[in-house]
Amino acid sequence: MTIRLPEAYVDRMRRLLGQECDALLDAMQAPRWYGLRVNALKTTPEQYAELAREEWSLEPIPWAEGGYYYAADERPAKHPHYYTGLFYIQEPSAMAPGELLDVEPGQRVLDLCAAPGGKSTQLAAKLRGEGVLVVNDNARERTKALRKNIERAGVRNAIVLNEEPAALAPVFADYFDRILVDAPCSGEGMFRKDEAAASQWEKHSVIRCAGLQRTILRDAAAMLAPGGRLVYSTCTFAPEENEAQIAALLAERPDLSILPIPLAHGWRAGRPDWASMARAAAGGEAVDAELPRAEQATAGTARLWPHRVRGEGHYVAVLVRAADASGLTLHTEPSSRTDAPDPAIRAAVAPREERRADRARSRRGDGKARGAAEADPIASWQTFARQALRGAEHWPGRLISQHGHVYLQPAGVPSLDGLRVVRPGWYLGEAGARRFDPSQPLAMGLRREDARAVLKLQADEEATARYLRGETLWLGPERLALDRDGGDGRAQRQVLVCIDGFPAGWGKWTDGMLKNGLASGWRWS
Ligand SMILES: C[S@@+](CC[C@H](N)C(=O)[O-])C[C@H]1O[C@@H](n2cnc3c(N)ncnc32)[C@H](O)[C@@H]1O
Repeated sequence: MTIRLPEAYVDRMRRLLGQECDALLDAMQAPRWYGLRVNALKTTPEQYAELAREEWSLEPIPWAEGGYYYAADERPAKHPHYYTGLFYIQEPSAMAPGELLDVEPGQRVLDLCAAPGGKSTQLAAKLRGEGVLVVNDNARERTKALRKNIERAGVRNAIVLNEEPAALAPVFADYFDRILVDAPCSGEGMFRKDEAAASQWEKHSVIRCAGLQRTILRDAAAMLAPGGRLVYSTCTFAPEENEAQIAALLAERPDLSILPIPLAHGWRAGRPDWASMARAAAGGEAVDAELPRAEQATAGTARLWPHRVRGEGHYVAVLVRAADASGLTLHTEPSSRTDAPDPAIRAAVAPREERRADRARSRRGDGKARGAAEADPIASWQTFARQALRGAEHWPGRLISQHGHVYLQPAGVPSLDGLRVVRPGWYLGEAGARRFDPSQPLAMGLRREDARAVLKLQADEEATARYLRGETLWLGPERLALDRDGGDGRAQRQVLVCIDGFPAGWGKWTDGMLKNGLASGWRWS
């Protein structure tokens, strides 16, 4: 199938690339590349490659830790391992920005334009559950997929927000050690992956995107701590959205500088000359005397061209902020708890199934009975955790509750009061009148050994497909692994269902019957 490329785009690429443009246009009609990234929060690339040896033809992507190419006719997103969050399907070039951000455990990290969360899950894996990950997207609808991807990946230390960067900047001023701005863009690098990108190109005009990127980048820079690192990326070729953006920011912020990206794997240098051309075309002389010098510095940024790498088109720039006397600030605040509702959650955009459960309860009129339990939802969680889990009392962070829902928020987060909060932390579950209902995100964030009662399934058996479809199962006690040291019989019947050793959800097992606890939005459809 031939992809119809917009004429104005082809003309511009011819002007910029000259003879090389033919190679680009040919590549645009060639098959695209497929990639998945193994989730280091759950397994190692080596372990997964071994587990999946029979399933996929995995070949390492040279620039991404745990990144693999797979073949076009393979369908990893249909496999039970996908449902257990063992990997994320991610376009190979899109793995580059997350690698270049150089995230280390314990840091404060922001993914500012995060939905649907491909790069967020990559950054989360690099944090190894330590530190703070704030993921944000201003499109409310898109934060649903973002939240779910974060939760499926088993991320315990993330906060999901739905805000404009300008609203975040005063709350998180100078706060983050690492910031990723994977900006909304005109998408020229994705034309062969996503046909709609080519047909919508006019709509996402370069000029409109450039204006948006300018304000997003300014706000992002205001949140970067001294000594911190900011990665800017797009999946487009237009210089106005790439080198010109970086040059404008550098001219405005002398405390920022470019960290040159080593050119390997076919990556090419950024094009300062194109930034100057774009400026000249837009209005002639530099308003800011710093601008031409800043443009020259963009030679240290990188372009990934589809005719030179095994991936789609991307642009990446790495910026560092000059360190002050104290340099990078890493925060390791002690865990604490609070029973008071966090004002942050008042503004929460609760997921649909939770809102539905709240409404159903108030219709049933069990608010009164529930009120008694809700007097201390955190105590209710703690009772559950003692009975059903191992070591939960040592998890770092701050327990917070709202309307009976309990969350674990990473330590050291400023008040989120007034912000649109999708998740104020790891969602643990809901305290009801008689018991605590553990959540699906809790199951996904556990390791098998965290649970006192586990039910074991294998990816290739029929029972697994039936569990993922939400059906009731009949399985003998030989499938259970129970910890007899603690908890009463009741807690032991609440089982963590694991597929090939990796949590997939909850269930209630009684005398050979497993009542399926897989949340509705998490089933195999
Ligand atoms: C290129 S996509 C991000 C892809 C994502 N980083 C990933 O790897 O899955 C750009 C995102 O920016 C979001 N966006 C657009 N304008 C924004 C703004 N002003 N503030 C924050 N996010 C914005 C869009 O909704 C979109 O989800």
